[in-house]
Amino acid sequence: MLRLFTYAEEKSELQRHLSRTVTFEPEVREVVQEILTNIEKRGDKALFEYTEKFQGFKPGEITVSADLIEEAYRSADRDFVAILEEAYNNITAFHKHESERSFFYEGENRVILGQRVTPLERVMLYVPGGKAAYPSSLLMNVVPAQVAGVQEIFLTTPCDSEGRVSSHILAAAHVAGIDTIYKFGGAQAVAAFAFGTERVPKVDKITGPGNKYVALAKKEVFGHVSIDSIAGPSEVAVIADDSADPEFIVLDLFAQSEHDPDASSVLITDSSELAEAVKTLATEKVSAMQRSDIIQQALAANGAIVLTKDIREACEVSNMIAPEHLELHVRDSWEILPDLKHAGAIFMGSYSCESVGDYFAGPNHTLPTNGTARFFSPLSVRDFIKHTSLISYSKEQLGLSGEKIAQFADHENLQAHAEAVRARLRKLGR
Ligand SMILES: NC(=O)c1ccc[n+]([C@@H]2O[C@H](COP(=O)([O-])OP(=O)(O)OC[C@H]3O[C@@H](n4cnc5c(N)ncnc54)[C@H](O)[C@@H]3O)[C@@H](O)[C@H]2O)c1
Ligand SMILES: N[C@H](CO)Cc1c[nH]c[nH+]1
Ligand SMILES: [Zn+2]
Repeated sequence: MLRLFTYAEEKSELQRHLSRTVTFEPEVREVVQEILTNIEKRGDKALFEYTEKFQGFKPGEITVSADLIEEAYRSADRDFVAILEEAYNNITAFHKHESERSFFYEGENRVILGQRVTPLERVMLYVPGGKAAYPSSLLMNVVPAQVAGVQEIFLTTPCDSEGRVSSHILAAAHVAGIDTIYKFGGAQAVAAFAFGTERVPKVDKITGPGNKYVALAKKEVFGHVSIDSIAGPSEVAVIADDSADPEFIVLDLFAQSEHDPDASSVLITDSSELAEAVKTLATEKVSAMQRSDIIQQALAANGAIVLTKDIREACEVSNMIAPEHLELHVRDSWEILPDLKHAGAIFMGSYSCESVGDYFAGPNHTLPTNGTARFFSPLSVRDFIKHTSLISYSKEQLGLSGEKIAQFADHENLQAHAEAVRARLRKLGR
């Protein structure tokens, strides 16, 4: 189930085995393209057909009402509500550190230059809900949008064939102050909010994680709307030395594999004893897991144990993968941190397991996948703001700099640009 690779001898085979592109498989591209085209052309009609096809739900009511959300919150298990509230507070506390302020400064001659920070107006937050319901992803999406000050937040998640949304999602929505939830999932939901339909508003940005259909749809609508990143099927890489506990590692690999057969979980170690122990224990334990089928499919297709000559080489392998999550189970995780260049989130030491970040610590769990941690960042408050430059020039300063500006325009052969300045210079008697 978990294949062992010796890095020095099997480097290119390992690269092939773990390769994850942002365009996914040709069949996925074809399906997503067809969905996007249809929704853009046929609006609600196509949206409702796809919702019936993929969720088994024939839309009547397309949103969950505020009353139902409140009712789900009231009847939810009180301990779970308390956990949701604590997680919401932790996530909020972390994201407040990400806030950005406008800045203005005054130069000579009363020139004021600056950058104004304003929230986006209208966003759609995607909460996955195919193979599992994700109240945690609801909190992770909503909090940064709220901290940024976004006024119109639309949230969507796939409902079941009866039109019901998981009561845990509804309870989380209430905790986060959300009072409407759309019931659409998949590429069709992304397309509907990117293009707008008769009953679904067009938004400025779509954020949130999802499976390969959702992730690819977001990539394809980029430009019609903004997106956060390619946050597709989950990934974890674990770097471990001989001090690591094999059981912790097996469960952490299972934890990400249980999300999706497309998830990827990789152990990178310089200890052949640990590699063997993890391989054996994973095989022993997997059949007892509730999501055994999904875990086995994910580990066979996208899992690996990689044996390296030392921990420095293990860091190289991790940098090559650029995983969504990276766990460090080594004697001193802070010592190797400088060698790690690309990862969505890094978990320091064997008691910082990924589940801590998935649910509770505070940093966002919506993270770049498919190697895009090389250049994308975790979902953050920065995703929900934009910057506008501000220039306030005085007559005096234009009088001093105007001829240089006009000459710059002359060198670009843009006469009107130059004349716009020279007309003002004439008025100033220069
Ligand atoms: N990267 C991150 O930050 C992050 C965070 C949380 C979850 N995740 C990932 O989110 C994903 C959740 O996936 P999910 O499937 O449970 O829920 P989902 O909501 O992402 O996708 C479900 C929808 O996918 C569409 N779909 C399924 N099969 C299809 C097919 N054959 N053709 C066309 N459309 C199809 C359907 O419309 C369905 O409603 C997992 O891959 C998980 O690993 C990622
Ligand atoms: N591991 C997921 C991100 O890849 C986030 C998550 C939500 N719930 C459990 N896990
Ligand atoms: Zn997870």
